[in-house]
Amino acid sequence: MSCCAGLLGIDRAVILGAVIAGGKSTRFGSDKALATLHGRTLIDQVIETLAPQCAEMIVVGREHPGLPGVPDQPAPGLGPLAGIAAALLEAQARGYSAVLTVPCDAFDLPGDLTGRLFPYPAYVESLPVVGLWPAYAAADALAILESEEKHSIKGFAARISARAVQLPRAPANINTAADLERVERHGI
Ligand SMILES: Nc1nc2c(ncn2[C@@H]2O[C@H](COP(=O)(O)OP(=O)(O)OP(=O)(O)O)[C@@H](O)[C@H]2O)c(=O)[nH]1
Repeated sequence: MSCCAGLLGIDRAVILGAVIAGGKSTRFGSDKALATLHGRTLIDQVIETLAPQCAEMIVVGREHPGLPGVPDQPAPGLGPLAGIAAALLEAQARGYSAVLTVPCDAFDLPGDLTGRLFPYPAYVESLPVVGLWPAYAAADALAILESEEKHSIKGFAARISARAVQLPRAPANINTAADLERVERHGI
């Protein structure tokens, strides 16, 4: 971490970027990460936004060309919190102190997410899978996944006293084909 991190923000060198990209896309009806918006796949546009904000990136819950793929922890099929848990464990293994998580189906993520989520832990209130989390919190995510019925990201955030952040323009995610069509036509 840089000498002035506490005053000025967080150095991207300590951040692992993680695209949370598993799930079933039931409502969308096909693999929404590979759906195209303005000529680019959703996952590629998320990766482009994330890349300048972190030292290195991983994709959790699927394979994606050019980036390391990491499986959910402790097991697949438990929802996006298991993707966050896997990312936090991977950050520990790679020596990063923080993880910036974003879902592969988001659009309109700001380019200054890291700054807005500092000090961390913090997450976007309207889309809690977007968060800046300390790598040491892997054990807290795993504890929820292993002992609680509801695998709530907000529950995880509360457990580690993360701040809920409201962005000036709330990012949204694509759940259905109608969402994609609306965004393609109207931008929201
Ligand atoms: N790694 C991982 N990511 C997930 C998992 N479930 C959902 N996601 C991701 O989390 C984000 C939000 O997912 P949802 O839209 O809530 O769930 P989904 O399974 O993709 O879609 P539905 O089946 O329609 O609910 C998306 O980026 C998904 O790719 C999971 O079990 N593991």
